Amino acid sequence: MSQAPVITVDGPSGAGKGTISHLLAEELGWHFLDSGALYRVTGQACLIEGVSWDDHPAVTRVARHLEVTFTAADNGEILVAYKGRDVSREIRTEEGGRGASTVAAIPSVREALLARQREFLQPPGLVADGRDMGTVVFPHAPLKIFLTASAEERARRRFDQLRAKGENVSLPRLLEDIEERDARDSQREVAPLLPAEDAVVIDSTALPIADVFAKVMQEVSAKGLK
Ligand SMILES: Nc1ncnc2c1ncn2[C@@H]1O[C@H](COP(=O)(O)OP(=O)(O)OP(=O)(O)O)[C@@H](O)[C@H]1O
Ligand SMILES: Nc1ccn([C@@H]2O[C@H](COP(=O)(O)O)[C@@H](O)[C@H]2O)c(=O)n1
Repeated sequence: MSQAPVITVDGPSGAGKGTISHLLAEELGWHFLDSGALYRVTGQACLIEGVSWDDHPAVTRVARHLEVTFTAADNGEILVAYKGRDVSREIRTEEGGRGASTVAAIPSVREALLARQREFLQPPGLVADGRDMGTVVFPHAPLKIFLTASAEERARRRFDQLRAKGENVSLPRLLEDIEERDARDSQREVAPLLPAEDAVVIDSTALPIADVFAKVMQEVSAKGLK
């Protein structure tokens, strides 16, 4: 594995991992891994290929041969394509999240995506966003952040985010989805959602993004990573 440093940012859905990881990667000039996108594309690829999320051997084959590309658009958004087809919008829906957490509970799918995630670790460094970045994928990371917030606050954030995109969503339904996904992610047998023993836990329920980022940067400085 590369000697480049990695900072892991794990936590439940809507805790602000993507937001903080992007800011951090930009501040440090490091690469960024959105590991959730790999699980989301796997779920979406199954829909495209007509593979049921319950057919574990077939889902594993899809994950092993996943033809996925990430391209930065002019507006800074990351475009995600499966076999050259833009799936950026579909993978970000609540159904995309459900598919991702369903296929992510299959141990052989996680195994199939492990090496691919580690390939993102290149100089000068990597910020890795996910659920098991600090526990499984990069257990030797010098800094591990576990970002959390109450389920109600996370559902509210998701509600505002989806409404801003023009989607017609219901807050109680989003809360139900988030609680279901938390339960599935935390109770699965392999790589359950848990803070690593040496993770710094930050509860962002009552903290604005700027304050969360400032706390993370304090940890980065304390570890001599900047
Ligand atoms: N501390 C915060 N206070 C208020 N809103 C926040 C905070 N952090 C993130 N948000 C907002 O919450 C929404 C979800 O954030 P984000 O996508 O970063 O979460 P996530 O943990 O990466 O979720 P997922 O794992 O589902 O991708 C975004 O609209 C983001 O702007
Ligand atoms: N390291 C990871 C990352 C994600 N997952 C699963 O994918 C779902 C979607 O992830 P997002 O970060 O894009 O919301 C998530 O609910 C997990 O089930 C994972 O298992 N491991």
